[in-house]
Amino acid sequence: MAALNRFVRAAAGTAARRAMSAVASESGARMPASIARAGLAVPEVRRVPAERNVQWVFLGCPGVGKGTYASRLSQFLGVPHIATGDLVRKELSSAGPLAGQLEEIVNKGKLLPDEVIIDLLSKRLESGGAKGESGFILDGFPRTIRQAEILEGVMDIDLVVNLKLREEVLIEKCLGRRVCNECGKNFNVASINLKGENGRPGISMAPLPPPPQCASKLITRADDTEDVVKERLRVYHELSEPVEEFYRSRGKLLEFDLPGGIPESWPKLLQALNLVDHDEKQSAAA
Ligand SMILES: Nc1ncnc2c1ncn2[C@@H]1O[C@H](COP(=O)(O)OP(=O)(O)O)[C@@H](O)[C@H]1O
Repeated sequence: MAALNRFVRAAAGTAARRAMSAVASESGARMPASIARAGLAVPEVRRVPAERNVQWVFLGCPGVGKGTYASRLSQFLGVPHIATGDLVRKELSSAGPLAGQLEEIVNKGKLLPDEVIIDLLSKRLESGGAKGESGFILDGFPRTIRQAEILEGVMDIDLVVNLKLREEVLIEKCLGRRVCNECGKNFNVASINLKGENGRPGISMAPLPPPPQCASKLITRADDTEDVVKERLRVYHELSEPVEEFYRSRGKLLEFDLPGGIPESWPKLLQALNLVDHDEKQSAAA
C-alpha cells in the first residue's frame, strides 16, 4: 500500500505532496491549443494555469454519461480520462486477493472503502506520470467528502463539471447500457423519449449502437440491474451529492443539464466550457 500511503501522507502536506503534484503536472506540461485559443477568460472556475494541462473532475449520478463526455473531452484536450469505475473493474478482473470481496460490494451498488479507491487512483496517476502524462479528467472520483478533501489537499482542481439528467432517464440509460468486453467502450440500446411536464422540458436520446466489430461482444454490467441501479442512485444522493456542495462553495462547480443525446449535448457542453469559438461551433456539432 505504498502508493496509498503516499497519497494519504500527501494530504497531510508531507514531501509526498510535492511528489503527487509533480505526477500531475510534470513533463510535457502545456496548455492545450484548444484552451489557449478559447482563452478561458470566462468564469473564474475555468482558469487553468498556463504552465500545465487541465485538472478537471466530472460529477454526476450513475448513467448520466460522465464516461462518455469525460472521454470525449479528454481526447479534445489531449489529457488522460481516468475513471475510477474502470480501475475498479480492471482490479476485479485481475483475480487479485481482494477481488472477490470488492466484487461483492460493487455488485450490491455500494461504494468501496476510500482507501481502496485512493490506492487504485494513486497507482494510476503514478504510472501515467512515469509515462509523461500531464493533467487529467477524473470521472467517478471524488465520491465522498473525505475523498474530496484528500484530493483538494494534494492537487489543484481547476473545474468540476456536474452533469445532470432526470432520474427516470438515468435508470433507463443504466438498464440500456452495454459494454464491449474487448475494447471496453460503452454503448446503449435504450431509446429515450420523455415528454415535458410540469414546466420540465421533454428529452429524447437515440440509442448508441456499437460498430460491427463490437456487436457480438456486448455484455451488461453486473451492477446495471434495476435494483442495483436504484441502490447506486440512493448511495449517490446520500454520499456523493454533498461533494457537489463541497465544490460549489469553492466556486469550482459548473452545473450542466444535458439537453438530450450526444449530438445536442456535446456542442453545448463545449460552449459551456468556452472551448469553442464561433467558427468551431459548427464543426463541433458534427
Ligand atoms: N470514488 C469511488 N469511491 C468508492 N467506490 C467507487 C468509486 N469509484 C468507483 N467505485 C466503485 O465502482 C463502482 C462502479 O463505478 P462507476 O463505473 O463509476 O459507476 P457509476 O456508473 O455508478 O457512476 C461503484 O458503484 C463503486 O462500487
